[in-house]
Amino acid sequence: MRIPVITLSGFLGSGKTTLLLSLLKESYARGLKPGVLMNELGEQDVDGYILEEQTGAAVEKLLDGCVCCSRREELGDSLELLIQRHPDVIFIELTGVADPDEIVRSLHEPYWAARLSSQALVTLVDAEHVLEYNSRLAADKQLVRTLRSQLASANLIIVNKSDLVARDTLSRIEQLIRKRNANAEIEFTAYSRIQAQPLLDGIVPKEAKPLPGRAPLSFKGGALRKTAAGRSEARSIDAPGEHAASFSQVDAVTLAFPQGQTLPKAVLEQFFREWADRLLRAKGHVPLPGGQPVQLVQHAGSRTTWEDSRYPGSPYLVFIGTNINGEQLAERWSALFR
Ligand SMILES: Nc1nc2c(ncn2[C@@H]2O[C@H](COP(=O)(O)OP(=O)(O)OP(=O)(O)O)[C@@H](O)[C@H]2O)c(=O)[nH]1
Repeated sequence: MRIPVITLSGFLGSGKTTLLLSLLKESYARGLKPGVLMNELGEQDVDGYILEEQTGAAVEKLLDGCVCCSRREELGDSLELLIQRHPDVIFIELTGVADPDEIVRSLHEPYWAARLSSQALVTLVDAEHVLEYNSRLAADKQLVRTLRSQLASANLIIVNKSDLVARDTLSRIEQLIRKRNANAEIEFTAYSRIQAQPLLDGIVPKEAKPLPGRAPLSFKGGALRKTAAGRSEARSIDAPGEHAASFSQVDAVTLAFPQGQTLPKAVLEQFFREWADRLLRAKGHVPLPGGQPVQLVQHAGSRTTWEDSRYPGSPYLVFIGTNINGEQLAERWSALFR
């Protein structure tokens, strides 16, 4: 039996990991054994750690690049490792700047199509920033194409962070989405809270008797592309050179803390404001002064949130932005500790 795959895409900070957490919890509640492939732009595995800590799920990680372009050749190895664990369902969380259409194309190559089936491609949209991002990111033509593809290829689009915007903004976002995708189901959510039912419908634990035929997805979205890209049955995933990069001006930089150093929250938040015109996303584990608990810091769009973390490793911050001057960033970072 082929393993259903649910792919989660959407720009940086839109709520993919938040959705994945609830889908994993729902999967366990249904007695399913999920497998997770997590792709991160930075070298540090912030989201994988959160998933493992909160759900105990075994996560296959592809770090420091995008599985749709620079890390494309490793996609096959990661899928193979996941399949060997015989999961009932596989979730793939893409980076915020990945083109999900490339992944779906790979899944339809004969070798993978015999083992895996695309259950759904879900794209999340950050309601607070999506309209602004459209103009802010316009200079990065590859990224603009990627963001359009995230909308066009989805069969479920979740407009998340609806709690942060007015109703008329949601209507404008809906119009924007409909220009790119006439058929996908659109849901408006806060904290990615959707009815998991339609997504997980028809997926049963391997030990359980299979249902008589897979129940159809109950959202209306257009079917995922069914065409197989290649003819060979051999395992193949195209080399990265055959695909344009899905972005050109976005960089992820890992900033380490000097040994034993801490940072007050206010200082880090001021640092984010200083870089506001280039910063898109930051996340990491931060030691505070005065022996307070280490904090998981999340900066998405223009908001920063903090929560206690039990992260035992060396603290760091992943800084993701456009047109970053690495030397200048490193210099400003060091200055925080002088
Ligand atoms: N106010 C508000 N915050 C949210 C909502 N959904 C997620 N967040 C917060 O936004 C931040 C980013 O959420 P994630 O789920 O990590 O987003 P992501 O798409 O996985 O982020 P990347 O993987 O880094 O691209 C976290 O601090 C979340 O708690 C929402 O609906 N409303």
